[in-house]
Amino acid sequence: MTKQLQPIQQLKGSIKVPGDKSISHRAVMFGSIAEGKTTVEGFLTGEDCLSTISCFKKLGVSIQQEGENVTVEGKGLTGLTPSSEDLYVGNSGTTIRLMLGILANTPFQSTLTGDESIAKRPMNRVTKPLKEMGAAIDGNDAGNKVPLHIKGGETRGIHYTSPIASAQVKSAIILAGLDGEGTTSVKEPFKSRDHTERMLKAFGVEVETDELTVSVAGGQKLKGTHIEVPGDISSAAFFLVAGAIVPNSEITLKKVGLNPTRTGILDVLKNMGADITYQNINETASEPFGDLVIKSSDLKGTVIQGDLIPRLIDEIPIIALAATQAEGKTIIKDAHELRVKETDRIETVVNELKKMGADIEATEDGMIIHGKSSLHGASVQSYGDHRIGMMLSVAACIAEGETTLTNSEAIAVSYPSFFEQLDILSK
Ligand SMILES: O=C(O)C1=C[C@@H](OP(=O)(O)O)[C@@H](O)[C@H](O)C1
Ligand SMILES: C=C(OP(=O)(O)O)C(=O)O
Repeated sequence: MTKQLQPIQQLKGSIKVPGDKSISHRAVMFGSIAEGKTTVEGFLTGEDCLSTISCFKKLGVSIQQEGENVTVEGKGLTGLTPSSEDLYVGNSGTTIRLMLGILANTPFQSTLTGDESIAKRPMNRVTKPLKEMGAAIDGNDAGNKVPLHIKGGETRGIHYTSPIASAQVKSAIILAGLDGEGTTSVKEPFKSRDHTERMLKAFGVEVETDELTVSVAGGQKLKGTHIEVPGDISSAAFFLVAGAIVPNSEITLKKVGLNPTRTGILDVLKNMGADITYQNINETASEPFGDLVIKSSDLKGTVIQGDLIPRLIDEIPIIALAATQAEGKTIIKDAHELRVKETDRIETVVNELKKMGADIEATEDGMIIHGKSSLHGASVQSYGDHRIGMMLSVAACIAEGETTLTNSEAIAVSYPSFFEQLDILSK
């Protein structure tokens, strides 16, 4: 699909961004391996989370989804049944990596596949430790790429030091450890998002966390529960930046998840001079949330690196756009992980923003941006990456002239109502 996008004078009003993608995936997965019923409210109906529902249905779980309400009839940790078809994860890295951890506990063979983007993404970060735990896994590129075949059943705990800060790696290993023999622990170089730890506790599992290490004892059971999903801060990020850079704007974003392992974008925008205020701070059973109000303001360049990176990894494309509108230089480093997301997000961000007139260059592990640049409309593409598509749509709001965005349909992966909500705010 191709979209013609026009500049926007101002953005005003209030919206509720859709449910958090990471939390929605986990609610369905943990509900599937719990005993008893799990109900989910505020579920993200984006394509990635629908892929998770479809895979767990194929594994014999009864799941009813009506819009943002989902009911899962849990089968217990060892109650999943073999699928007669391949488990197709679409575009979703979280689905395939966490599901591999769960399937390490099932004594039958499963085959996992995905779309063209998934076919390029590395899986050995998960398959290597899962093999050490006793799962039999093979696939393309010696088990690094889909299609992957996994047969599990008898896992034993490991103490794993992960070379990367990745919640997908941490979660896969912890999930595999739940039915394993002994204790399993994962240590990371920096703290990644902790939704798995928080939600497992809500399902009655004992999880120990100590700074950079998470551990679980094997042989624990999950008990079905109710999960309320807050709004996704990674989706809110597009409107936080839009509100900051489109002149005369004021946007209220309601019930946005404010888990500290995800709020790096708020720290960075504030540091750049953004005008953001918090209201109605509250908590679900396991996650904090609140309303965010953003008004347009002048921005200045900043440096983003180190332990901040995992706290805003998915927001770097939209932060790069904010940096093009900031006075001075912005440096983003230690973000090598961007090269193995839905696209190589260092290349795709730099290529497309350059076409619109940005002064931006790629580095090995990040980018350097000089602001402030006047952007102009251009013919750009998402490369099938939802976050690139949304970043370019926000860029089009401040560009002079018309922008043509191809492959805009990719946005439905995480934010099906994105253009509708942009329309509401621009009226
Ligand atoms: O665990 C999760 O839900 C996610 C973890 C992150 O990936 P990594 O674990 O690869 O850093 C993030 O980029 C992804 O969008 C969602
Ligand atoms: C990287 C992302 O997701 P995943 O790894 O689940 O495909 C994302 O949503 O930006």
